[in-house]
Amino acid sequence: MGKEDLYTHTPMMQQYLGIKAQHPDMLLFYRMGDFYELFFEDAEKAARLLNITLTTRGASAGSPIKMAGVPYHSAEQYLARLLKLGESVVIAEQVGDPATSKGPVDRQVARIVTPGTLTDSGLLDETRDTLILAIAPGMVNTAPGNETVGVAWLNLAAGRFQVTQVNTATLPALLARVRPAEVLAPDDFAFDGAPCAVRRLAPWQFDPGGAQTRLAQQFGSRDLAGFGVADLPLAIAAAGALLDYIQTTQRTALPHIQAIHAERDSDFVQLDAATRRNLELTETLRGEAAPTLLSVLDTTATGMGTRLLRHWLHHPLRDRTVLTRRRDAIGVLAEASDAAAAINRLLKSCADVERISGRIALKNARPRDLSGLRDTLALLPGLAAALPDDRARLADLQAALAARPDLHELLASAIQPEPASVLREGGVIADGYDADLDELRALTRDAGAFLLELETRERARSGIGTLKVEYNKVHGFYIEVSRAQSENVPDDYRRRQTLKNAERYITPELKAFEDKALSARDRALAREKALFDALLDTLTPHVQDLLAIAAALAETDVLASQAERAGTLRLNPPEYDEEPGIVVCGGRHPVVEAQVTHFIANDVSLTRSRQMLLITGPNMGGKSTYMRQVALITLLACCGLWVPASAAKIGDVDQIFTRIGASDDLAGGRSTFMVEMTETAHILHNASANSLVLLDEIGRGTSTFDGLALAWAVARHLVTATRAFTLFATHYFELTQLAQEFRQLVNVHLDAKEHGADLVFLHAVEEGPASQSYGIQVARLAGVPTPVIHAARRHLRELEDAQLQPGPQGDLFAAHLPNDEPPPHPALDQLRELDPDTLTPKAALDMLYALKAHL
Ligand SMILES: Nc1ncnc2c1ncn2[C@@H]1O[C@H](COP(=O)(O)OP(=O)(O)OP(=O)(O)O)[C@@H](O)[C@H]1O
Repeated sequence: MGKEDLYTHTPMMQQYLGIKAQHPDMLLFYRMGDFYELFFEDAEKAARLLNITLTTRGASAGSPIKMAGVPYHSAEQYLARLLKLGESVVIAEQVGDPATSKGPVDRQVARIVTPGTLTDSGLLDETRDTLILAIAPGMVNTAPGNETVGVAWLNLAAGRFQVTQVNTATLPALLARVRPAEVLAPDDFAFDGAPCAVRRLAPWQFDPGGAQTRLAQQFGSRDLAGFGVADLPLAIAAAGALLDYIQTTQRTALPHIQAIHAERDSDFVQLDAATRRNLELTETLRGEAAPTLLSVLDTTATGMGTRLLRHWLHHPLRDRTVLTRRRDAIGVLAEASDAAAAINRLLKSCADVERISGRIALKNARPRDLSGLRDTLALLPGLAAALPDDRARLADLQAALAARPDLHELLASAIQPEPASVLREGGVIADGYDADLDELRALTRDAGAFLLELETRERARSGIGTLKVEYNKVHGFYIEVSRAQSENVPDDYRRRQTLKNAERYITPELKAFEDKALSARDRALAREKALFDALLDTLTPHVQDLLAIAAALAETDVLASQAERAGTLRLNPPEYDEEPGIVVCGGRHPVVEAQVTHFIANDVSLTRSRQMLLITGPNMGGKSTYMRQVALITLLACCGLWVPASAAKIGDVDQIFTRIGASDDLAGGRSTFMVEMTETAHILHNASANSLVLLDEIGRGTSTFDGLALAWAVARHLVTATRAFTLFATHYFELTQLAQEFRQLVNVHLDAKEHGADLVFLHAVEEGPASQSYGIQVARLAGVPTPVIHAARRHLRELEDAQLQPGPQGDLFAAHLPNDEPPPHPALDQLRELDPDTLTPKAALDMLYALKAHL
């Protein structure tokens, strides 16, 4: 809107439009009395999203103004809904005094709430971290899809700031791992996989030069040399843009953000987005919170514990030292089950110290944050004493939970035992903390006694027995006398108000008292506010210590809860092996186990000499369950957690891949088969000999022979080239013959038994290929009509007879699949025969030329 247009608006609308112009892509909540009002397009959008009434009002610039409003006192619930929908909201409050202002009351932006920068307890989900992430693209002119991008993400509530650089191809995997609530990206950068609202910023905001300075300034350091990010210029650019955005929206210092950590992919067992989803770690495929691995394992007592456990499950590690310490700590606590139970009980009374600390740093802590912190600090000595000393991880936690008597005493003396929930009304600062406040409070408290005494005195003086001294909000204090008695009031009574049957008066003495009492109340409230702010200032330098306590509380919570789970769910400590491989005895699927009456445990052995298991068996036989349980046991071991197995030995695993189930990506314009092949391609390109790969029914999305041929080629490639540890479930019996060709490929199967008309699934994994598929029996169980079943049986017999003519089942496959592997390259033969130890440098060089000549 141009300037000329602006002047045609009313002064209030000019003010509104002035603020709105600075935040064009956020909703503006514009405070008017007891409401936040939204205007124009904002009003239409809010009416649609919140289902509130859209009205029009007067006119500005010649046309009616669309508006919608939400009551000020219930604004939080509307904010929560808007943020969930990915909207950001700018809140403009009245800062001037309506009584004295000429023109519209002065208004200013008081806060900006965005999905990724929330810190309010009322708006945050206590069970998951709220993160904001920024992406800085790399140089232009690099091949599309193969560009390096810088990524930074921040947990504002905890002050944790992380960065990394990744290839654009792995960006979706990173986004699936971090799960930000809001993403910042330059407006000219296209990317996939954002699970949330994306806010577009101008590309210059990602300038690396400015970022260096801004970050160093924030951390109070000369440069960023100490943070190990020197080789990550794009990550720094992303971090700079992110910090700038936070500073703009928070409008306050960020003293708890003091460092930045570079993350390296090699620290983690990598999971791509599809694998994370397929394994239903923290969300079911339908997007529900249960039943999932997290829902089965989470008996933590605090939100901090749940959040940490969720984080661990999404960040399996490769550092065996960390894993061993976690695993062993769970062991010590499982032995001391009474201690673990006592710790869980104590933790149940703990407040969310992490988020409270963040709010102290951001100066938006509420009174009950501080009383909660005080009560939690009081519990620390008991918690530390309850922790068994293992001279390892638990000892560290014990030390980290060291009492802070200084902070506890400060809070105990400053905050009322049960403070009011909001500071506005007072009743927060404890009596005896501040002499001025005590005096002001005494003045208001003593008012009752004084008024009674005044009433008695005035009754005696005037001789009017029914005279009353009273107070109301509008008129303040007054003496009320009935109309009939009003003739007899003393001369110094001044009339304040006339009612139908009574007169109300004020006296100089009562007026003086009123001034004192009312101003005492206002002054007491102002004093409380000042004291509370000062208290936050005093606590701010301790925020880092408090965050360390919060981290220790969270980990203690997770470890103690896992000790309990170990007993209840019959979990056992995994063993970490130097040799690559996955060997599990009596493994179970923790989520399926909770849903069936009797779960059959199964072993698995994947080693260098037994690298791929080809799993056959009837539908419903348990193939998917078996494969998933192997992945979950491996993942849990890589989180340092105990596993649902009687024993498990896990070697170093760099990545877990799954290609399970069929899902259309209609929105992305890809068919079921296309999704299947894209995921397969991704696995074949990225898996290594240390990866765990689960493939379920590869090739079933296309015609039988195409599917079979593809499955055959994928299996061979995985065995010979990738050499990943692979579980390969298939209904193509022809594939079972691969075991004759490759020693390291082994057939296993699940079985079913027919009992009369019934089909009983045995769910036990046995060596060797399956003998029957029972597809038609399963269809009958599923309720397919009998005539259809009979027809299918007949047709099956015909097909089998036809196949038997030229030879056994396997020959069908061989007949249609000529071995189309290219003949070995002559350079390979030459290389095979070569003994490098006997070569002179000259001969080696000649050989290199000779080899190259073959290309
Ligand atoms: N080890 C087990 N013990 C007990 N019940 C099991 C076990 N494994 C699987 N089940 C039960 O069998 C059901 C089917 O298992 P699953 O989905 O793994 O079969 P499937 O062989 O993959 O079937 P399909 O080939 O049709 O996909 C599970 O939902 C579960 O109820």
